[in-house]
Amino acid sequence: MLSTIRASSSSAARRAAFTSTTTAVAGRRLFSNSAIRAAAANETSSAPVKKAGGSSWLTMTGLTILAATSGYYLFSPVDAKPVAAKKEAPVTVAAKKEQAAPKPVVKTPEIIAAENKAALKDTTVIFVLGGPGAGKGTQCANLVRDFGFVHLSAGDLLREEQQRPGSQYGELIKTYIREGKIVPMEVTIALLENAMLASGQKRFLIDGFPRKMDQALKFEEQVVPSKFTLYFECPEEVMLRRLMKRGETSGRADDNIESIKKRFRVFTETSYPVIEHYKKDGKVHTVSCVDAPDAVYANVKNIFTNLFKDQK
Ligand SMILES: Nc1ncnc2c1ncn2[C@@H]1O[C@H](COP(=O)(O)OP(=O)(O)OP(=O)(O)O)[C@@H](O)[C@H]1O
Ligand SMILES: O=c1ccn([C@@H]2O[C@H](COP(=O)(O)O)[C@@H](O)[C@H]2O)c(=O)[nH]1
Repeated sequence: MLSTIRASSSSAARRAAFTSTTTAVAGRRLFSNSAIRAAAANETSSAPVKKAGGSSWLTMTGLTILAATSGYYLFSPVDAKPVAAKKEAPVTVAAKKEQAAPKPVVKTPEIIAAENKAALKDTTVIFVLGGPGAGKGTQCANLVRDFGFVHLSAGDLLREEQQRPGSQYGELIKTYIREGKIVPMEVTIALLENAMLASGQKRFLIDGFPRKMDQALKFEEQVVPSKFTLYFECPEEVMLRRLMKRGETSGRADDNIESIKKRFRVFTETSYPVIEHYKKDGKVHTVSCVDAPDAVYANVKNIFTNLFKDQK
């Protein structure tokens, strides 16, 4: 039941979840190159990127089938002579067997999306937000231990996808992370959705996501609405100290002063409005992250005990 997926951890659970996640991403092609390129080009825009495989895909497929099946009538010259009917070849046993065999069902992106949504219908999602280095991952590990949540760090999933041999988004993710920029949401949402499906579990802490308003809206529409947001409040100077210390051993490409400054700016300008949005809806539990980890967790535990006391 307990499960966590963190870059710093090398547990078997994490590896298993990572493998199934990346396999699923590679296999299902939930996002298209053109959508990612469009999203990357529009990175600063809040306009939602047109989803690959929408109605235009269906239209194109329909047109292709129509053209393939009725091509003779569509494209034959109007004055073509009628062709003599060919003599039917005898039907072999093998051909009969093939005809009787069930045909594979071709799933459109719409069908796959609907199936995924149905599979995740009754899940509990809690967004865990806060500035870089506030201590989100540290506290999530406690919640996994005590409340049986699955912890999915969007940053960790992106770093894993970046390192996955053959990933076509590796270079893009690497650049975005180093610059502290927000990776196009199609990539992140697909990674999160696949990890949720692969876990087979029903309660998730989604750590470090959504970082932008359009991501929040898209995730809640495409995957599942969030139950609430746990917001870890922490002053920049405290986060800076923690990140610089972590950078001594983390090996993270963004735990350095240049990247940290950019991450702080993106958090204030782009990610904090997401927290404000949910605050307006009364869906935020705020916890100060300044004190020692155990003291912070005492407050977090209180909130979760009250909310989930009947369903541990
Ligand atoms: N309450 C705390 N007091 C002191 N140090 C802390 C506290 N919480 C976390 N830390 C340390 O600060 C660093 C950042 O913590 P953590 O990785 O949990 O933050 P995060 O919010 O998940 O970071 P990021 O946004 O970069 O993923 C870690 O080295 C962690 O050990
Ligand atoms: O939803 C997300 C989450 C993360 N990123 C990118 O990853 C880094 C690191 O994230 P952490 O949460 O600190 O691990 C972040 O600065 C972004 O570049 C993202 O794009 N989208």
